[in-house]
Amino acid sequence: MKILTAEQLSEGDKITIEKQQITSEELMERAATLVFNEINNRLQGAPIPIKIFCGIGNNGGDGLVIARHLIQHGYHVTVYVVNYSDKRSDDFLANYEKLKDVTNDWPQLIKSEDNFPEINIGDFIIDAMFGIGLNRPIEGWVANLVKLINKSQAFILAIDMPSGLFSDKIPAEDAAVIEANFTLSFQAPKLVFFLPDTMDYVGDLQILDIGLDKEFLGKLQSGNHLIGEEEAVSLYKPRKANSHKGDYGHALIVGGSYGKIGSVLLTATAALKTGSGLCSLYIPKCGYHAVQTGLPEAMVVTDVEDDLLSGYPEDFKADVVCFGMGAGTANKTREALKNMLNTVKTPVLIDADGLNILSENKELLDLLPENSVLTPHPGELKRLVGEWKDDFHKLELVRSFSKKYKLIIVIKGAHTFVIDGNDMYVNNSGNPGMATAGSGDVLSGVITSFMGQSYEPVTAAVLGVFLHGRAGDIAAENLGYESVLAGDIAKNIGKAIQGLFSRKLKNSE
Ligand SMILES: NC(=O)C1=CN([C@@H]2O[C@H](COP(=O)(O)OP(=O)(O)OC[C@H]3O[C@@H](n4cnc5c(N)ncnc54)[C@H](OP(=O)(O)O)[C@@H]3O)[C@@H](O)[C@H]2O)[C@@H](O)CC1
Ligand SMILES: [K+]
Repeated sequence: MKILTAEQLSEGDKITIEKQQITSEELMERAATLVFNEINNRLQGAPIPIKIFCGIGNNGGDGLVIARHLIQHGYHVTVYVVNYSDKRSDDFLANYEKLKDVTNDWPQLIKSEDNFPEINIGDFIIDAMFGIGLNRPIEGWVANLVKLINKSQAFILAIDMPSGLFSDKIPAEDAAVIEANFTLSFQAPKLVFFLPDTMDYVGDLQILDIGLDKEFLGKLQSGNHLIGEEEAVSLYKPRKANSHKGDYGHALIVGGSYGKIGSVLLTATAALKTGSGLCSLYIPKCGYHAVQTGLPEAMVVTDVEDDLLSGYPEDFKADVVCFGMGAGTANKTREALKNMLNTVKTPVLIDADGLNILSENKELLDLLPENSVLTPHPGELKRLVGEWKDDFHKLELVRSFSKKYKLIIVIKGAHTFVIDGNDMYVNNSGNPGMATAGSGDVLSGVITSFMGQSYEPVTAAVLGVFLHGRAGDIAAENLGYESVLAGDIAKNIGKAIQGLFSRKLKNSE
């Protein structure tokens, strides 16, 4: 699904009105009715106090339409008009009039702090103050109203955007922004819904297809994509009946040091669970028995050193190599990475200490084969690209780094981002239970495996990140967030892939 900006959506709005020969009021009715249906499905007529805070633009207009439908269905609704300006939009005014047909309770006007209503913890708040038309921070008494709503601990549903949130920049630290429990947003997700700086404002998210013109949306230049199951299914290639292990790649996992052999074991397990035909490990001698016992399916080659890596088996034939988990950053290990990069000419994956070595020896970046995949967490990323001011700045830095070295960067986080030059893929699977030791080692194994199975590196990264998250979701359903271990994520990769396989089968029927 494309991630769009406020400008793109407003343009889509205009083109849709032209092409479908409808009025903007009809489009508003369509969008807001979808919101009403969602609320009605969940509340099922519950007699809770619903307080709708409407702005005076079209986001407020949506709020008025929602209010009309809720009142018609017998809900207990109070409507407030947050009168931050006298420039009421036409569709707001039209729906303000229509409200008269269904109630004698006129909306209460809020013009200053004096008009603030009481908000109780059991209220259901609908935030329809500002949507994609926000063009400056919320100030004065309106900011105080936003803060009052946030403090109330009432359930807050935001319409289209939490009020105060811009679609293309990060609000200041003390800015007034609605902290929604749930956001129902129109047509396309906005990037701020997924950034660490702003995702907490959004709460749970659902995108409503309001039927904007498909041709316009299809042609829109947006390199930003949200990756959910549908997208992952389209990337996944099921196995052929007539195939053998040689068709699914030989992955070589290079890493580990004394006390950190578990990391490579997790990576190799994940690679095999993702379908690698063969998997070998190149590790220091101290890990030999642990790996041979822990993962009998894998083959092991050891370094001359006991406790760390110092070299690379230059004549080893592998389809893909990944380097770094548990490796440490000793001088000898830096030489090992250098040897590997001087030997391997196809895309590799670098993780963990491999990334730390690269940060300290930037000249090695030039040796990385084009389209290699780096999988930093935020700390590792900072060491690679430098400090950033906010998340948009971070994405800019990573984009230019990706272009400069022709690399694919996987920024790990609550929503993992895959950046390949101008293209950006935001993952939508996973859960907080996956914030656990070794989770990244498993991810490296999944992506490496797909790279070895002849997926394009960027596809391997995008699909790998999605499946890793899905496997974590399946693990969390069974175990609870706190008890998910990295090994549980690896164990559930099969079920996650099965899910894609079944969906693909269903799509083809
Ligand atoms: N596009 C679509 O597909 C569809 C969109 N729909 C809905 O329309 C919504 C967008 O509506 P909108 O354009 O009227 O803007 P909205 O967010 O209501 O803001 C109102 C006005 O507030 C003003 N203003 C801005 N910042 C301010 C501030 N800090 N403090 C004070 N004032 C401020 C600014 O006017 P200004 O004062 O700058 O002239 C602005 O115009 C969208 O989110 C969705 O809910 C659906 O109905 C149908 C399909
Ligand atoms: K809103």
